[in-house]
Amino acid sequence: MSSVSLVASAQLPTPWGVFTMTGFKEEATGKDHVALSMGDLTTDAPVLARIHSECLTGDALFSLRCDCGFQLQAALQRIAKEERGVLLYVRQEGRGIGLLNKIHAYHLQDQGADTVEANEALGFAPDLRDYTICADMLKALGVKSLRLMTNNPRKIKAMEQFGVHVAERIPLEEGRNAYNEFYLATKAGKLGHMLHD
Ligand SMILES: Nc1nc2c(ncn2[C@@H]2O[C@H](COP(=O)(O)OP(=O)(O)OP(=O)(O)O)[C@@H](O)[C@H]2O)c(=O)[nH]1
Ligand SMILES: [Zn+2]
Repeated sequence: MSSVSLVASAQLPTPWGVFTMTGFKEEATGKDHVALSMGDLTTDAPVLARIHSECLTGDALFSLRCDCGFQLQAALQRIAKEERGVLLYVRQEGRGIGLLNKIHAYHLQDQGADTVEANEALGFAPDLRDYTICADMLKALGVKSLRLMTNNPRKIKAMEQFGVHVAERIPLEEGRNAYNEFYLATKAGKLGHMLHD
């Protein structure tokens, strides 16, 4: 059984092109998730894809603490340029701990903790995300294999584990700045992200 149900689709015009927006409901939690897609995803050619975890601060509020907003925009631009691909916008704010806990974590980081230490001080694992829903959203859209835009090896492993083949990884390094330098270094050093520098 699928962990999500496909609810509705509609057009979503953006500065880079017109996407199809498909809304999903997660059965276990009632949470809503969104896919933005372009072109025919059901053919055999691997689909350019991004699995984007919600980051209200970076995606909508222009935060420079992380790289999320920059990655979101770059991924949509790349998909639009190819006129084929899919971005999953998954409501796993703060790597699954939620917005308010992320603000608690940021407070600890303001006092010197890194992102992993802050999560642990709050009693959470460094990364609580479960990618089952992502694989099920892709399957519901008819996607069989991916060219996945990510620096996170756990996303690749999870897709393969849940039956979606990753034919290629495409690095997505965007928006490095003075405020997120330490955050990116911690991702590379403690979370295994494949980042240069
Ligand atoms: N708990 C916590 N979550 C954060 C923090 N900074 C960003 N996030 C969340 O991290 C998620 C994005 O994860 P990242 O580790 O930046 O990147 P990724 O998705 O694992 O990997 P990429 O595919 O390479 O982008 C979003 O849900 C953000 O809200 C933080 O300091 N603490
Ligand atoms: Zn972010």
